[in-house]
Amino acid sequence: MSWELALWLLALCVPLLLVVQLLRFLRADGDLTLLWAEWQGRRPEWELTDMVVWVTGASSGIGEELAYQLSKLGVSLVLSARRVSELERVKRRCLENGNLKGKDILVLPLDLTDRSSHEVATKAVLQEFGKIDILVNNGGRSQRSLCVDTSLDVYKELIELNYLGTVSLTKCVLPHMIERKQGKIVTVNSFMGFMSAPLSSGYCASKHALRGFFNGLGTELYATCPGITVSNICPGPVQSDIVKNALTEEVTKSVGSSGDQSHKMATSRCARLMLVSMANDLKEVWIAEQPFLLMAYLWQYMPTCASWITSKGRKGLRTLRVVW
Ligand SMILES: NC(=O)c1ccc[n+]([C@@H]2O[C@H](COP(=O)([O-])OP(=O)(O)OC[C@H]3O[C@@H](n4cnc5c(N)ncnc54)[C@H](O)[C@@H]3O)[C@@H](O)[C@H]2O)c1
Repeated sequence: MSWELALWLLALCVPLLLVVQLLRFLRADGDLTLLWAEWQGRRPEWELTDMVVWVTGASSGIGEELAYQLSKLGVSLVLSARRVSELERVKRRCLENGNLKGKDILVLPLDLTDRSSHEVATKAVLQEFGKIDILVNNGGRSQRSLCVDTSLDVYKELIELNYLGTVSLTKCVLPHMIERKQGKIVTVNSFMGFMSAPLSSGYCASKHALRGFFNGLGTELYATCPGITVSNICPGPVQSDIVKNALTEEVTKSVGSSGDQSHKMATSRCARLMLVSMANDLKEVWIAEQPFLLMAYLWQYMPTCASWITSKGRKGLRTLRVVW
């Protein structure tokens, strides 16, 4: 083959490859590190077996689905949330569909806002299984109300639950992980932890605070106890009860219905990508379908432009009540 022809072929291939990569990126449902880890990295089926995993908010949505997928990996599971009957239901389904026996799953009722109970709950897990390998801080609530209409109590509740409750439980588990010099602290944050949307000012504040806290903790542990990894999982819209349970103008009022969820990512896909993240100790992952993932990149690189697109008039605001 002549040099000229080789050069022509190269000139043709490079743009073609770029177009293929662009198309792959446009179809992507996770950030590039996460997708690379899914393709080439360690598999959850090899890495997570025999671990003790404590999942908060395990009674519905992402936490529930994560419990089902974990139960197929042969881990020991601790299921926490407030409603025992729902947790028992999740336990039964884990036993029906997974590889676990009854003794491998502990149902441990826990209210994240009742911080005085967190130490006792941690001791109960250690008594049952002797160790905690992974803490999945998943429990939380969202918000759908304009700032101007929202009582300060709602802001307090969101910080108490999403931020302080999570920090409190983590602080109870941390000494045990430090003693063992290993562990994974996985926190289900949100796109709202690094970008923002209307009707969610209190939720965004609580998730931004969480991200700051866990990034700070992660750097401390990296220096002093590198066997413990800290991960922020940031999903975009995912099918769950999050909108139904979201707080509105008053603490006593929630949205009450989920609305159409067809545009949101399937809960099972989100949970799978979370497992990939855990198996590969990724520090922060973004999980969402398009166009939400593109918006996340836009918020990083063109925040003014992204902010303008996110808040496009009153009609947009009403739609966003159930979009995120
Ligand atoms: N679904 C989404 O679109 C989405 C997007 C980004 C982040 N998230 C985050 O994912 C996590 C799980 O939410 P989800 O989408 O599965 O919603 P969900 O409402 O289906 O599940 C929330 C879970 O948290 C529990 N919980 C609520 N208050 C609690 C309390 N005081 N104490 C203990 N547990 C409590 C609930 O019982 C439930 O088990 C949340 O932290 C949420 O912020 C969800």
